[in-house]
Amino acid sequence: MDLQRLDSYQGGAGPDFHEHVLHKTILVGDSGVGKTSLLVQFDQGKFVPGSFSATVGIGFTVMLLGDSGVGKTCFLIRFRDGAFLSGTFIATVGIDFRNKVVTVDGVRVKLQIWDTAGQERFRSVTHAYYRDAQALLLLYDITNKSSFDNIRAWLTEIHEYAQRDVVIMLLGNKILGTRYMDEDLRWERVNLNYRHPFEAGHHPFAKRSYPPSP
Ligand SMILES: Nc1nc2c(ncn2[C@@H]2O[C@H](COP(=O)(O)OP(=O)(O)OP(=O)(O)O)[C@@H](O)[C@H]2O)c(=O)[nH]1
Repeated sequence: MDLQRLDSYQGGAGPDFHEHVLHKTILVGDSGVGKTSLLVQFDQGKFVPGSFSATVGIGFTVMLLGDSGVGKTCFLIRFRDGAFLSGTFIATVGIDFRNKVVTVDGVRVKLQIWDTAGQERFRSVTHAYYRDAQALLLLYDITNKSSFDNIRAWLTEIHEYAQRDVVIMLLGNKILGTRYMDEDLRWERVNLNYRHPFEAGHHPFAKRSYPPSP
């Protein structure tokens, strides 16, 4: 089967972006007919032969949010493929998604992870997806104060568009990016961030960065 990718669907923000490419498509059919293979072919542009593994039944949708450039796409690639996406920064267009199966307490769980564009101009598109998410990872860049200051605005949007019981995790990214900073300034900034109410226990909090220290 010949599948045409929509170039504007993934990466490379440009004037050709149209909201109509963001419609949802659901693959249905008997187990083994080739739904997953079709999706992989669409995503990677090639047929991946190999052992058939039935798609897991339990699934959750997780959404990555935060200002443009805080590292959402890099975080996702790292989580899914274990690789750090270095080099030129290509802003996400609208929304993109990837799947990952994880095992929790012996149960295989499929995570569908939505990577959203941080740029303001895509907000009206991404808002439509908030309600489907069971968990939100809200990222900021620990080397960029405004990305942290904007967390309040992100929370306002979350409260407006997401489910009431959605799980929110605040995640300070690029810890290693602070290497060039003076040590005192660096820790002052980290402590400043830790005094945010998130730390009071209302929400889980995590720090994350890569690549690993040399
Ligand atoms: N030093 C350092 N750089 C990082 C890290 N994560 C991402 N970057 C860099 O930050 C830039 C932006 O990363 P992206 O993952 O594309 O940012 P994004 O949040 O997805 O941006 P949008 O798609 O516009 O919302 C890239 O140049 C990355 O290489 C990190 O943990 N440490």
